[in-house]
Amino acid sequence: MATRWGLCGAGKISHDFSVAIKTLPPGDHRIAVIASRSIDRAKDFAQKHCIPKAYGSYEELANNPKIDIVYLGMLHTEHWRVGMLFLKAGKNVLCEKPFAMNSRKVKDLVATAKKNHVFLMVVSFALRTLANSSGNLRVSFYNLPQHWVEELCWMYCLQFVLMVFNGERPESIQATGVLLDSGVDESVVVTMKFSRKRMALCAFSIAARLPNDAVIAGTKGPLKYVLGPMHCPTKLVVNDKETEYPLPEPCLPLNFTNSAGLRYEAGEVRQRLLKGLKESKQMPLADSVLLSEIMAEIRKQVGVVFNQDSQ
Ligand SMILES: NC(=O)C1=CN([C@@H]2O[C@H](COP(=O)(O)OP(=O)(O)OC[C@H]3O[C@@H](n4cnc5c(N)ncnc54)[C@H](OP(=O)(O)O)[C@@H]3O)[C@@H](O)[C@H]2O)C=CC1
Ligand SMILES: O=C1OC[C@@H](O)[C@@H](O)[C@@H]1O
Repeated sequence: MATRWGLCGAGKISHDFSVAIKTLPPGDHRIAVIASRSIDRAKDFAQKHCIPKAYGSYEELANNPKIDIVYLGMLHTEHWRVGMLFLKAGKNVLCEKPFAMNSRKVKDLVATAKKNHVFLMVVSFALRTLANSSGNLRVSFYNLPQHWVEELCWMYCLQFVLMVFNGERPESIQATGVLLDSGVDESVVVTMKFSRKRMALCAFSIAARLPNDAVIAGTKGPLKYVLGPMHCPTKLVVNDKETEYPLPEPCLPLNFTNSAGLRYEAGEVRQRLLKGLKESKQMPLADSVLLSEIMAEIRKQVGVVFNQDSQ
């Protein structure tokens, strides 16, 4: 039986997620509902994406018993509030990144999912096996180009670091940054030290035009590259050999680069739900909590404060 999805928020990423799901076998996934704060937007979205049901509120979706999983595609400032609505309603949830605006709210979501015995996962990508071919891993470099920092897109680099270091908590985190007058981080450089003399270096900037690669270097030499865009890669270079992982053609134009790759998250969710499991093996909840704690430490060191920190 197909996994029945409810999409929450009729915005750009929900559009792309809907298109990505359509690249999967129709017998495995079906989008049953789109819920928006506006019934007109929901109906427009439903018509464009051939979704049978449109709701003018998130609550209607939360009350629909015939949904297997809800995809939270709303603005990240709403992930915690709306996520709690669905988790308390007993719904399984796949949440867009970032999980929530700070660590406390991430931990709220995780605790509520466990209390209600429902599945919870944040969107991510997985390249765990890549690191194991690097010999004794020593250093990894990550950088993101401009304009993503304000959407907590640094998390892509940090998510990658946790994958490469298998969810290990760093022994130390050193962050240096410069802020805009608005308090938004303009550029941040982070070094993290892990066990066995291993290091990670990350650079994010909305001022400097950085490449968007991730590099893994081990004692056995040649660098392993995740060729940019590293947050949605389709090419890896391992031992100087480039391998491409082409994405299927989307049925509609996409808003974001390679977001047909969101199909992999949907596939991971289905596999986990079919086994009755409550979290992803590729992006475990413990990693999501650790990621939020690392981001909190970086924000503290560079002086970035969100309104949600005092709510
Ligand atoms: N994984 C990835 O590659 C990407 C992830 N993202 C993430 O997806 C999320 C949404 O981004 P994107 O689709 O670009 O944003 P959009 O502005 O296109 O859509 C956000 C949607 O959130 C809903 N919403 C709920 N509350 C509010 C509010 N107070 N103000 C504004 N919108 C609200 C609206 O849906 P409605 O009114 O219909 O209810 C709106 O359409 C973000 O968290 C972003 O980080 C974005 C791009 C790529
Ligand atoms: O998560 C994201 O992916 C990369 C960019 O598209 C950014 O705007 C978005 O939030």
